[in-house]
Amino acid sequence: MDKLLQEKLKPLRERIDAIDHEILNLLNQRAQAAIDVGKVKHEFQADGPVLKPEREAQIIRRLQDLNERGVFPRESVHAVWAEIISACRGLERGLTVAYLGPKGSFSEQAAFEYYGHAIQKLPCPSFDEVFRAVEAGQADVGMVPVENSTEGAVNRTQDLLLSTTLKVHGERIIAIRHCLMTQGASMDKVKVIMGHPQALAQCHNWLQQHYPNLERVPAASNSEAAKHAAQDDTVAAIAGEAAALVWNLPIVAAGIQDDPNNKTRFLAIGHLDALPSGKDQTSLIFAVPNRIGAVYDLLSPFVQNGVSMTRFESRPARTGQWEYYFYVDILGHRDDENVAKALAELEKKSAFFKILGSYPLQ
Ligand SMILES: O=C(O)C(=O)C[C@]1(C(=O)O)C=C[C@@H](O)C=C1
Repeated sequence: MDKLLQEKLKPLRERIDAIDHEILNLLNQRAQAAIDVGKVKHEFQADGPVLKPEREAQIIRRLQDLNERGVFPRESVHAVWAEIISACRGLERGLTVAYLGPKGSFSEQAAFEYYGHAIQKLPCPSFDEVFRAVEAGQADVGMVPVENSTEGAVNRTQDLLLSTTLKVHGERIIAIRHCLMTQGASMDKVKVIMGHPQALAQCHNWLQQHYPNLERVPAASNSEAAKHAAQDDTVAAIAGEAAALVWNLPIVAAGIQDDPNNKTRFLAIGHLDALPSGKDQTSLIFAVPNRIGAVYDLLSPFVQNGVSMTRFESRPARTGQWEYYFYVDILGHRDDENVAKALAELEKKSAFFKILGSYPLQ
């Protein structure tokens, strides 16, 4: 039986080996082409950014379209080429990415999915530190969560986006699956459940149902909570599977978020602007004068110029006068004619106006 199986597998595996050999040869040719691109870029703009978000998005989209009827999964086209491009980009110049750590965090996962693994990692203790590291040039780019499908806006990121000089050049939306983890996979000694406040909120109903009497303690990040749990058997943590692996913690319960489709959207931030890729969106913040009908007036340029809004959120301006900042996403690139016209009109009417960036849609 085993012999027959081996006999049948042998030619198939030989075929896979030959294909892998061909893929490897092609990857080396691609890497050499990227090195040549890097040299040309350096000739024209010695300090210019190597990262070209619009080009990366176009490459992956084109391949996904070409693969419409292929058996290779669509999402894997993204995963594989994100890594190929990451490795090629790394040969041109290294890219340091700041994000909320420690290792194993969802921010790290988003950074890997967007920039690939061929990066220098800079895990930071807070969102403020991520912005600061990129602003100061300690990191080239950063990855920060901006909204969650269950909990809404990530307030600290929203506040930091308001005042930063950095721009948004990309997004990554990832499924968030929270797990409860503790030493020995036993809740017997556990006195507190730790997690990032957003994670505790996203698992609120489950925690109420299963552990209503255990104290919930906020941590700077889920991964930080997992680190505590790894050092103290009276602590259980809420974090992702990646954190369980990193801190070697057994999972007591998986997928405990109240919404099974829980997702978080991350923004890629840095000093660069993404050029139009063909399928883009623009994020902006504005404030209106405090009078009746002001918001309605402000939005009319979008309607008149046929610009679709995909997100509209308000945050108090903290002036104590019921004034708000509006965080808006629209479809299109700021260089598109209709978008440019709408934005120019909106800017004229706003008390505050800031374009965070135009960037490829995921
Ligand atoms: O086309 C470029 O500008 C490249 O540098 C090549 C490449 C790639 O590997 O395809 C690498 C990095 C850029 O972000 C975009 C694409």
